[in-house]
Amino acid sequence: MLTANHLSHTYGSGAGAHAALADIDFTVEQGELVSIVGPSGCGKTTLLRTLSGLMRPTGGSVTFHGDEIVEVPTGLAMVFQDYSRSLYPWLTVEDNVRFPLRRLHLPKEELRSRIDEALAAVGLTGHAAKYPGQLSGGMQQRVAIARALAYRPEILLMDEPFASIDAQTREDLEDLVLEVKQRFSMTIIFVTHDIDESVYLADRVVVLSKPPTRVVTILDVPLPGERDQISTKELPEFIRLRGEVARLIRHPRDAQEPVAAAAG
Ligand SMILES: Nc1ncnc2c1ncn2[C@@H]1O[C@H](COP(=O)(O)OP(=O)(O)OP(=O)(O)O)[C@@H](O)[C@H]1O
Repeated sequence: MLTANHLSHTYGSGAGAHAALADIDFTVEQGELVSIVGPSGCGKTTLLRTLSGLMRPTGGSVTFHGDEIVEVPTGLAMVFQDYSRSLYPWLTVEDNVRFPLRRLHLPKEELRSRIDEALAAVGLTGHAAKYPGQLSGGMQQRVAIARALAYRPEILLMDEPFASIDAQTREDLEDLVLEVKQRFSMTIIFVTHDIDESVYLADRVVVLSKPPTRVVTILDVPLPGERDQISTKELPEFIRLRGEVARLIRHPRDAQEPVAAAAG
């Protein structure tokens, strides 16, 4: 569905050039949740921006259904870490969710039902008329998720969306992501620096090296589809995977196999 082909990106040029991404190859298939982890500053945000079409890579390409991405495709939505900057503070919750839907020119009734359904899915039905400033951080990030859901993207890109949210709310939001993935058969790319989160949410984990960044390996996550914050994290397989991701981030040369270029 979405493929990075020899994707590279260098900021600046000459003596001041910084090779953020060296050579990235992977494919995300329909209905998968792929998490992306790596050491701090390895270029996760740069990767997500190039995958989304927000930024053109300096080398290689990204294809979506086989077509090269040159701008943000209609079927793609993003949720950013900084919810306070991604929501419009002067619009109500409902109007924030409505805003990107203008692009779709939907009939009035469908617009209404999409907004209602998205707000219900994130548990914010009773808060539609409030403004972002009247909500907690976790609730604001729910609004950003509702906005993406109402848009019904084919693929959702999430850039460390829960990094600045307290641990308990974060777990609730992780479960919300799993629930909406299931319910809307959504394809999701989830960037995080949290190893537990990367394993808990994913069908596959892409582990990146430090810059110039490459894919160290792509791990399958053979955990049960139904996940639970306590029992899933107690499973020996979860503990093994968590350890493996942590080791590969620290010691990328321990990767068992050469980088897998395609989906598992
Ligand atoms: N606009 C820019 N100009 C120059 N260098 C940049 C620019 N944006 C990012 N970089 C550099 O590219 C590298 C990768 O940055 P990026 O933000 O993509 O990493 P990250 O993995 O998301 O970081 P973090 O782990 O801190 O969230 C960093 O060294 C950063 O300083």
